[in-house]
Amino acid sequence: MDAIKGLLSPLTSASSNAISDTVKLVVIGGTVETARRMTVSAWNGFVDSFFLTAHFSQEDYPYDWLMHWLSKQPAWGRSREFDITTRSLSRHGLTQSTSGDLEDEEEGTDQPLDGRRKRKADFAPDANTTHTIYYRGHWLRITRTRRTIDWGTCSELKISVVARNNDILKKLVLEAKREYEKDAEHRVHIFMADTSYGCWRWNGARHKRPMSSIVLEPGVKDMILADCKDFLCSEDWYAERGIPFRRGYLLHGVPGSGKTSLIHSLAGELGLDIYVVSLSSKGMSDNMLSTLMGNVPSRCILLLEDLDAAFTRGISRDEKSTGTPTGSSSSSSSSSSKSKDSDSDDGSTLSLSGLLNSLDGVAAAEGRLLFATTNHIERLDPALSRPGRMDVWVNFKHATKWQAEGIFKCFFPVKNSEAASSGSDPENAEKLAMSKRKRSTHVVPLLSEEEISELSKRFADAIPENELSVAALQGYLLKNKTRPRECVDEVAAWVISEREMRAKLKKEKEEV
Ligand SMILES: Nc1ncnc2c1ncn2[C@@H]1O[C@H](COP(=O)(O)OP(=O)(O)OP(=O)(O)O)[C@@H](O)[C@H]1O
Repeated sequence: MDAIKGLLSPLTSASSNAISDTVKLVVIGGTVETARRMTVSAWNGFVDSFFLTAHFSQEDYPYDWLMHWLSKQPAWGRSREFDITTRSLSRHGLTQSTSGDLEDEEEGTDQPLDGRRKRKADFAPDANTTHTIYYRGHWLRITRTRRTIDWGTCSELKISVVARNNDILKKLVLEAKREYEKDAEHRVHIFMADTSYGCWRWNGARHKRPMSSIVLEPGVKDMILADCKDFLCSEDWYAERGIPFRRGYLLHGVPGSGKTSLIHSLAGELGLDIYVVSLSSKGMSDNMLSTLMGNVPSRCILLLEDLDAAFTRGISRDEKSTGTPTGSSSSSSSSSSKSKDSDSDDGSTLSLSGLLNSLDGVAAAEGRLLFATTNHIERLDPALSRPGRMDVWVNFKHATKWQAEGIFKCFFPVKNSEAASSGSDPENAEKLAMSKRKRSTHVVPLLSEEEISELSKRFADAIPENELSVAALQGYLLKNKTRPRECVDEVAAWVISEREMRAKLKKEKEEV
């Protein structure tokens, strides 16, 4: 018996040792884990009680300001995990590159090279990484996260800082806003209505188009610009009289006469974004339009393009609506039946009363400039174009001789103006002109002011009054952008060929 005990004793002492070791491990592990959890919760408690945290959603402007500001911070650019893209996916795309370009920077990015446009790659720190940036005596902890929403993913910025109050965050947002606006000074942001989700989608930022490049009859541009400026600073005036603070402009006339170009140019001049909605787009309905209108910011240009297309394609005419026309009922009722047929095709159930309610109902944003364009004003319902909805009407016609002369001058640089921009030294002027011409892919001969003036007059003489669109003249000048003299010599022949082509197209259309 003793012999058996002797044999088993090492085993029992070994198993009791193993059990006690296991218990020790469990106790130590549990203690460590509890300590870890306590530390984390203490840290979270510390963060909650001492850190101020602000959240910025991609759907709103402050996110763009901060992304733009961050893109200029070296710490943000030093991230070790990147998203690299050649596509500007959102508004902040304009300046988001953080650590340079894949191409040689000295050659300049986004410039055409041998006819090819160089692609610019943006480096954005990967989502879910936290960066610490020193700002005005405070350490900011910045995290970019992504969350899933109805129509895809949406980024969010979280900024935490140890501070007594939120002054530092206010300063940061203001500084970011100022810098963003300074950089965006030369661009106009375009947003398009997304009728699948009832939201606005950023569609790109375009360089501002100078007003001087739009050639309209004297006084027209100045009148519209002055009217817009006057409206934008008259909020109190409208409020005192109880008039809704909105203004509508109806630009109508022939295609290619500068309606859209003028709106883009005005947006640049007034520093406003453009929100474009096509009423005839698939899925457009009264509710959808009302939602979209409710989400338009107060200071912007709302552009309803090709208003007449909505009447012939998508819009349904509601007999009970206040806008039912009386005089033009025959043409409108035929378009009504046509449109009702098309409703079932493209899912568009927008009614005239729905459109009118969206334009001046409670959801319609105050302080917005509404621009509507149409090539067929006769198809518009009088209720839609009445004052209060469309306050200013501008008729865009075919090009006049005055416009032909103006557009010619816009195309060809004047030697003297180059000299003026480089001071009085003619050598410098020539160098500047040479470098400008080198940068361009084509060589434009520099002519004197007198010669340009004489050529533009001869060009205008050869253009028939009110027959061709400015877009057609621009097309001809584009083809001859390096041959100002030959362009004038050949313009009469071009006019004849244009007439022949249009007659042929008309005949073909009639035959069909
Ligand atoms: N008055 C103008 N001044 C300068 N450029 C013009 C003018 N009219 C047309 N153009 C040029 O013609 C092209 C077409 O112009 P735009 O799109 O503004 O015309 P539109 O009247 O809006 O045409 P549509 O009714 O077909 O939409 C643009 O490239 C623009 O530069």
